[in-house]
Amino acid sequence: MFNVLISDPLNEEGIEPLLKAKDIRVHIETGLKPEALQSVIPDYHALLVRSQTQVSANIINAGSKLKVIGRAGVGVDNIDLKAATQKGIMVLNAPEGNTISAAEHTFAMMMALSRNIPQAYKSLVGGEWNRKAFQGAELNRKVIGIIGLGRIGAEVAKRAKAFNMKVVAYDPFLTKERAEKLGIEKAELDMVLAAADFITVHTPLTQETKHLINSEKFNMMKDGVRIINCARGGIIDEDDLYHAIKDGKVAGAALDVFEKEPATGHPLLTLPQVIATPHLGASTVEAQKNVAVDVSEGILKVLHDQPFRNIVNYPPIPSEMMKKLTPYFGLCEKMGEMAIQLVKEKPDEITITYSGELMDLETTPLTRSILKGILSYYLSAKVNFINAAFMAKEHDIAYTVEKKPYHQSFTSLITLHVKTGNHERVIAGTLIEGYGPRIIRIGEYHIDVSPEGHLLFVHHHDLPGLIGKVGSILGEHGVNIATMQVGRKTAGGQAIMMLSVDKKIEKDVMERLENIEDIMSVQEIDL
Ligand SMILES: NC(=O)C1=CN([C@@H]2O[C@H](COP(=O)(O)OP(=O)(O)OC[C@H]3O[C@@H](n4cnc5c(N)ncnc54)[C@H](O)[C@@H]3O)[C@@H](O)[C@H]2O)C=CC1
Ligand SMILES: O=C(O)CCC(=O)C(=O)O
Repeated sequence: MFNVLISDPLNEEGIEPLLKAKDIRVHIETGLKPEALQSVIPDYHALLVRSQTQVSANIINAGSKLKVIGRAGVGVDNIDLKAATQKGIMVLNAPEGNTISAAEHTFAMMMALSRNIPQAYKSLVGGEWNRKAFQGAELNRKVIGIIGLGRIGAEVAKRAKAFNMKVVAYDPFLTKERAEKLGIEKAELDMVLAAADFITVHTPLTQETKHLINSEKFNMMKDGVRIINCARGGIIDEDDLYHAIKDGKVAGAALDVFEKEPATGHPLLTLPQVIATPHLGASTVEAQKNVAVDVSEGILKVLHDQPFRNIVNYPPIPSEMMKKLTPYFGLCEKMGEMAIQLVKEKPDEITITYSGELMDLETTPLTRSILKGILSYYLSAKVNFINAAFMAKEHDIAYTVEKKPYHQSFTSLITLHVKTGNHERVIAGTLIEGYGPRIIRIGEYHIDVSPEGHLLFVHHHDLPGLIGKVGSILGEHGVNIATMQVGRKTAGGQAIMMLSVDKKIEKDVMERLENIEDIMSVQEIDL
């Protein structure tokens, strides 16, 4: 049974997937104070929020059972992502469900701003019939500058084109092809700012976008420009915006979001040129249902160990790519586990080389699986693919990834090189059709071993009778040998044996094996 806490108001129909699941107990309690949330969170496996609940590091660290935090919406700035990543807690969002609502709200705000609708309404209900004070401006043939052309920015662009506006956009990830396809112009930020009559921002709030629009940028704009922010408070410097309006540079601003919310009593709200809504971009029946369904389904999948998408604290991998990677996960984790048992001390440096068909794939998930295999051996703290990279860094384990175009004998090959203060080990593995994961090399020795169960790795001199001695000792202690692989560099030189045995080998048996003359080392590997 999994316990899920919903701590912000969510669309009831949208959370049905959770309510209907037989092994999920849902508790809805909104408006919890931070201390109260911190004291109840240890009981929960999943936390589902909208934007009100501040999921701080304290709350995350108190969530001893917490596996996933779901955000019904796009922005995750109310969740301490770093703390969640460090603890290996997945953060999921629902980025698509409210795109149209946010784009429509942006458009509604731009139109209301250009025609002074809120101001005129206020005046009329206040008993005035003032037609002179509220002359507006058309959108037709005006230039709209869009900063951030992701999901919402692109939908705003489409609507602006329908209004016969010229669309100029800045987004470092916007390609020329995509701009052409949308029928818009791609330009650098300063050029967009200089050209636009209306400027609307649609980026996330990041270190880079914080105060992206400030007094220096206002100075680059046309006189009488109008500003819209339905993305995140803080992208526009609010003090600088206040002064730019007061100075007459900016004709008006439409704001749905503020640096500090609720923004009641904000100085910008005292200006007649400013219209505002209390963060309503996603507040439609449709959007709220969509995001609640998406995030509820995501949480169910995480709890049921099924493939899921929209993980915020993990690089996005397209599902087609994921299908190609999935068969390698087991091999990678086992390679990590094997390597750490062979070196038996903290690695200082790890080098992973992907070759053959893996060369062109996004191998981050495989690297994380290898790191997980290595780190789990020594670290009692939970290591998973969310926090594996962080954990490696925290323990001063440097890792590098290399790609090589092909390997003459295998369609794909993963080579793992682990370096410690005293040892260096290289193991290589592949997937063989019909046989699954195989370890095909340890150091300079070529072998063919399935990475599973109890393995015994013996390094010895290549002399007659040695295999028999090992077999006899194991037999005397009732240890059955399932498979055996031998490898050598030159006849009579050094050699290895890799045995897979049916049970764990006792310490005294290991000692007897180690004492055989001409055996340099014996290592047990449990996979
Ligand atoms: N007011 C509301 O209720 C809502 C607000 N939002 C907010 O709207 C914003 C956009 O959301 P989506 O379009 O879904 O996100 P998205 O991730 O699809 O698009 C964001 C775009 O911003 C671009 N970007 C990032 N840094 C940039 C920079 N320095 N300069 C220019 N472009 C940059 C990215 O390349 C990306 O294309 C987010 O902040 C989100 O939280 C989203 C939904 C509702
Ligand atoms: O949950 C909400 O209403 C806010 C939506 C939002 O800002 C987002 O999805 O980023």
